[in-house]
Amino acid sequence: MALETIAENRCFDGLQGVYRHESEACNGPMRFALYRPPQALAGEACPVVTFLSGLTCTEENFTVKAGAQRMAAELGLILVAPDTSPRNQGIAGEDDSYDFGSGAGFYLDATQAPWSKAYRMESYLTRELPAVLEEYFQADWSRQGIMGHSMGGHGALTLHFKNRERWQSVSAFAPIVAPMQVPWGQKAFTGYLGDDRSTWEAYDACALVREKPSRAEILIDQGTADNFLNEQLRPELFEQACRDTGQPLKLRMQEGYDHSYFFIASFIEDHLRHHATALRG
Ligand SMILES: N[C@@H](CCC(=O)N[C@@H](CSC=O)C(=O)NCC(=O)O)C(=O)O
Repeated sequence: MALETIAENRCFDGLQGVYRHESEACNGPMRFALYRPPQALAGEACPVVTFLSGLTCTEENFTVKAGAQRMAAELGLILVAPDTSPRNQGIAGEDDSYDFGSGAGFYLDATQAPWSKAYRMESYLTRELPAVLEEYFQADWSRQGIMGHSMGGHGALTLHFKNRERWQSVSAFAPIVAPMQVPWGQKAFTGYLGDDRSTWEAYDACALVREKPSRAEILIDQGTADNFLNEQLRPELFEQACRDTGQPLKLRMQEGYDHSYFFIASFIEDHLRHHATALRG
């Protein structure tokens, strides 16, 4: 599969790139950002951490706002930041709302027409993107972690539970943990998966942890001044599910922090250290 380089910039003696390739799962071109630390440029097989962004984001938000590269360079971590949905599918309503359609792929495989022709982010992230990455970049693909923010936190948790051999470490900033019980998730799942709620459970972190907890300790940071905390995020539901099933969880309520990338930038170092420690070879 061909890979097109959109941009490459030197950053903390590593290289921040943005790339594009054709995606069958997403029915068109997809972009991703990838940071290679100096160790990787020198030929070392470095571990890889994927960051999944939230509603309205592209591969750019994390790359330019989180300030992750300095610590990734120090720790020798490769960072991958995919886009959050397919783009330009010509589906009616695709660009009409911030929480459904473009920029809101919810890291699942849609089963409902017309979305099912392209909105297949789970297949994209578990099959197609890994094949592209492994073809074009040197890394230690046996050591990988996943993290994300909000909708991306939901993606990181659910993809970890369903692919724990691939992504051995996991963390999240202000994740949607119980999409079946909150308006963002209910809207997305109805549109992408249909009315049969039994099909939703495969994409609900609370349901997945109750089905089979993982051995990894999950790090979650959540701001107490986050506007979405009580209606959309509800970390207490995941905390209870983890307690009930013995899932190791470090949930940190961060006083006064909101939902923004200023919050992410404030704690990204802890998250990268969490992954580096868990993935140490
Ligand atoms: N109504 C707002 C909501 C968009 C928003 O807050 N997006 C967050 C993620 S929310 C959960 O997935 C985000 O990361 N925004 C991008 C950023 O750079 O801050 C709106 O439409 O703005």
